[in-house]
Amino acid sequence: MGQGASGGLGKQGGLPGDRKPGDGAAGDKKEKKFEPPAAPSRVGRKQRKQRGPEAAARLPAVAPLSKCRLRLLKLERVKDYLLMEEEYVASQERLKPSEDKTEEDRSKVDDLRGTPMSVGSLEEIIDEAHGIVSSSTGPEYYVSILSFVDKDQLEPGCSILMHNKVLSVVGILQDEVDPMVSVMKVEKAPLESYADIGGLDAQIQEIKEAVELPLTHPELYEDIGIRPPKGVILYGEPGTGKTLLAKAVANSTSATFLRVVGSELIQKYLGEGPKLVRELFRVADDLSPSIVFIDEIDAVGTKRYDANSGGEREIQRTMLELLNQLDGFDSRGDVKVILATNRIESLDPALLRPGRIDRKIEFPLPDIKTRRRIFMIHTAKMTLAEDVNLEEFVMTKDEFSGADIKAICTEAGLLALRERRMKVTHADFKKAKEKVMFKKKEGVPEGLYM
Ligand SMILES: Nc1ncnc2c1ncn2[C@@H]1O[C@H](COP(=O)(O)OP(=O)(O)OP(=O)(O)O)[C@@H](O)[C@H]1O
Repeated sequence: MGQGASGGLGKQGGLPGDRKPGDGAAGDKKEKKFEPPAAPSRVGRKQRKQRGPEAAARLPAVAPLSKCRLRLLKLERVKDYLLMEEEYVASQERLKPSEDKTEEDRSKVDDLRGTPMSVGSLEEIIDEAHGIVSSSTGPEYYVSILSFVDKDQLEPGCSILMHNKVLSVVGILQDEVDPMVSVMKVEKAPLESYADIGGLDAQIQEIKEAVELPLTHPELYEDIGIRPPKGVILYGEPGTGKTLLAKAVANSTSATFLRVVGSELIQKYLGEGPKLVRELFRVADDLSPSIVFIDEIDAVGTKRYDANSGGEREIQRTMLELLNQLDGFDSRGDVKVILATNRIESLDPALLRPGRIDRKIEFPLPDIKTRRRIFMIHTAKMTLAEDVNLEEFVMTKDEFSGADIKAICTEAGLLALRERRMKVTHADFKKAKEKVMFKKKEGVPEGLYM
């Protein structure tokens, strides 16, 4: 409260009624301090006038009206001030719950982000908050785009994260997490060659005819008037050289080798399987001549009688897209497909229908001759002690795959290395064989034998 707010009368003793309303404050500037009015009196102005000046002098001091007005003014200011204070406190109170609300919203957003989502592709932006997305879990959807999604990064064709329950876009998949990057391995002409393969002569011959020759000499097929196959399917026990042969073909044709694993196509990015398949064939076309190698094709192409769960439907859609792509490309082109599986009996016959992948090449476990050859290949660069007798392992009754033989040789070499020996002994091979056979019985995947 400023001093100007308080004040007394300009003329002591002047009649209170002399003043016009409102001029109290202006006229009281000289007064430094506000004097509280004296004890209330029941004697009014009329009475005092009636009794005359003497009587008025005898009456107890009555606060002049202007003083009362001043006091009222002052109190009004105090009231204003208090109201202001109150408003301020109330506004702070209002702010507090709003912070809580933000927190609540944030946790709701986190909840949304945390629940299982599918990946889709933004087809069209309708407005700031709505768009059309195609999701591989179903048809196209009209969805809302939640407010926290960065609209600047949204553009038709970009990959988005979609919340399945509320059908809303809740995030954008950045380029650096492009699903294809982690699913597809691209090798421009792999290093493996036919010389690295022990045995498998018939298989090499077949794959040369079905894949290599159409890529290197397509005119031969035209001259004879036949269409080359679109690709082949290699089947047989794990570690029997299917991937090795596929790489050797790519090497001898200097084709780009695109490798994807069937299980990764459907597991890595939920709902992305069909898109990944499309992308795979698009990249294969861009980098042609190329060989598309799909390992563990049974993960995608297993025959199914019903697809009740979302996961099964997803597999079916991926499979349908694969069939679509296989039907879509020309067998005379320079993209060839090699599928591989350990469980050909479980494959959907639709995949192996004529015009798709109708050439089957079986990979048996190596016979004695092939084992010998594989042992020779994998020990060729090792320094062996004089006592090493590989025939003992070649002739053993245990069942070995090519991958097992490779693992035995590598393990024997590691044992010698551990003891700082320059030569690998027969005992190293024996120990290595036991270890590999033990792990195989335990069901350890071949890549983890060491
Ligand atoms: N016939 C073979 N000659 C030489 N090495 C072989 C042979 N078969 C397998 N190997 C060795 O085993 C390794 C694994 O084999 P590969 O990956 O080709 O088997 P796969 O049949 O594709 O197995 P999976 O079905 O588990 O994918 C090869 O890198 C190679 O070193």
